[in-house]
Amino acid sequence: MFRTFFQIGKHVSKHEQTNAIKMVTSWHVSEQRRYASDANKQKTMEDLDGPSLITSLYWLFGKGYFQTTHQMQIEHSNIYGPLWKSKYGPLVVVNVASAELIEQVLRQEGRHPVRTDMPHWRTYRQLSNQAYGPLTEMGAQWQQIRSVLNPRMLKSQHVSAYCNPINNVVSDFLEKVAWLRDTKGDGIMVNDLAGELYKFAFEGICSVLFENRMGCLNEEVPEDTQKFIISVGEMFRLSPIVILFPKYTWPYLPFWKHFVTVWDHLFLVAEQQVRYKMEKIQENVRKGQPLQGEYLTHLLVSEQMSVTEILGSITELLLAGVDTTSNTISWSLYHMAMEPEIQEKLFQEVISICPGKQVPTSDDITRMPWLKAVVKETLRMYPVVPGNARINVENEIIVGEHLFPKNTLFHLCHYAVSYDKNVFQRPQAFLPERWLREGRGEAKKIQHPFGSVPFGFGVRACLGRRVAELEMYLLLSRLIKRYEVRADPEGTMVQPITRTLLVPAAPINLQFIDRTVKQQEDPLVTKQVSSEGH
Ligand code: HEM
Repeated sequence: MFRTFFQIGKHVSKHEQTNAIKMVTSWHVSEQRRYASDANKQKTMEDLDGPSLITSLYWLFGKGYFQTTHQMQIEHSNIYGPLWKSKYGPLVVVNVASAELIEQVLRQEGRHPVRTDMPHWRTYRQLSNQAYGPLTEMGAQWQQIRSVLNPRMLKSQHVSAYCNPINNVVSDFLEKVAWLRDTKGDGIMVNDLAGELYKFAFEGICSVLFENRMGCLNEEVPEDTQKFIISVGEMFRLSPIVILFPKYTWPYLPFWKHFVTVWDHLFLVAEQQVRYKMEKIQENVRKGQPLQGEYLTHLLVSEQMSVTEILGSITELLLAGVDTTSNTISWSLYHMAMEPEIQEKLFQEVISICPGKQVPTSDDITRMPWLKAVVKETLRMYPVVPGNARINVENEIIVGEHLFPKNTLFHLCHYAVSYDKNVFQRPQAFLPERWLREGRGEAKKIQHPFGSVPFGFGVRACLGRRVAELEMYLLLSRLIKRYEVRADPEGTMVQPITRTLLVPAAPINLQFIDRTVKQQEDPLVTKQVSSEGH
């Protein structure tokens, strides 16, 4: 029914579409209820199957799924079907593992969608008198924050202005790759690519927010920034552990103090930047110089938020900007190293749009469909957020055949759906062509629009999406233009683990062959010959 509506909807405005969706949704709820009361068998949450708390703990710690909860989504949906209930510590969770049912939850998310109430993240802010940002705020205050933050993060004319600062960071990253290869990688290898890309991503998001260079791509990384990157990882690693325990036990947990310390450091680094920028602005005002500039200056000058509120938001933007883009780029390169024909197609696309020394702009990127397809396919196979969530705070809702009370916590099993063969043919294969308009006819037919939604959905969707895409597109296009990436001949398959976000379980090491010297001398061949000579 929704599909038919959207086909007709091509000719109506977005506002009309939204109203119509609301009408259709409420019609759906009342129709189902009428049917249910006729038959006197409305199913509720009580009728849902699923593992008990003990069984869940056994899966997590006995069977060892604690770091592979994304894989557990698949196992559990095979056992219980696309909708089941489970207990995670003190939380009761309704798991949703089909594209259709995920669509139903998201379309009924209300005006101020709530992801989860994030008590552990919010408690830190209460304890330290810090403000909530877009990730942690809720209700009308959340909407207010987004209305201030959205325009310069999501509107294309503003985002394309970030192309130059990001390209500068990409240039430095390419130099860093050359340096790493030459000094630490036998002239060919870059070890622990994800670790290097964390630094790129942090530098990239800082260039957008502050237009400041943090020195992450120097040979020696400043201690504070390195500590920030480690703190992001630690915070994500500890979050699912803390949340397993009831709130009153947190101060007594051995790792709670560490959790608080890493948050302290995240806020500290953001605060240094905010203070520095405020001084700069005051200096410019004193000198009568114009006050325009990057994101943070705009926030401070527009005075729509207090300095504490700006600090809360900047901290959350920084921490959301590190592990997300970096890991996606790592997986893309990892697959292209294993599948040279996919890489070659990207190389040909890039040099056809940007020949010679031309550096891609955001306009050029719009003419690189293969590049975008590679990133989409990477995010299907490695969704950075493998399981998202929603709480229906406004109304009770019907999902599938079940009626759920207000405030039910839904866990959206995006990873499981990404590998559902009813949605994606050959789900284990890396096939960027499935995202092209003229892509594989049959495969496209079954693809559901909610089969892969890596940046989330609706008004609560990712705030950094446009910046993240720009970073990934610029880095991948320029890296593949300069280097041919090859798999480590001694490497093994790298699997993902879940640490709140999906990350590689082991370092990704790849060979980088400089294309400019490749024609004259292939270092791989030279290396083999010389080692054979020994
Ligand atoms: C590959 C890169 C990224 C992916 C796949 C990604 C994915 C996501 C997802 C799935 C959500 C939840 C959306 C929802 O609940 O519907 C989200 C939220 C968010 N993301 Fe990203 N993200 C990425 C990069 C970034 C970057 C670079 C930033 C910062 C500039 C960022 C900032 C945020 C923020 C602030 C939120 C919370 C939005 C809100 O609750 O209102 N993300 N992201």
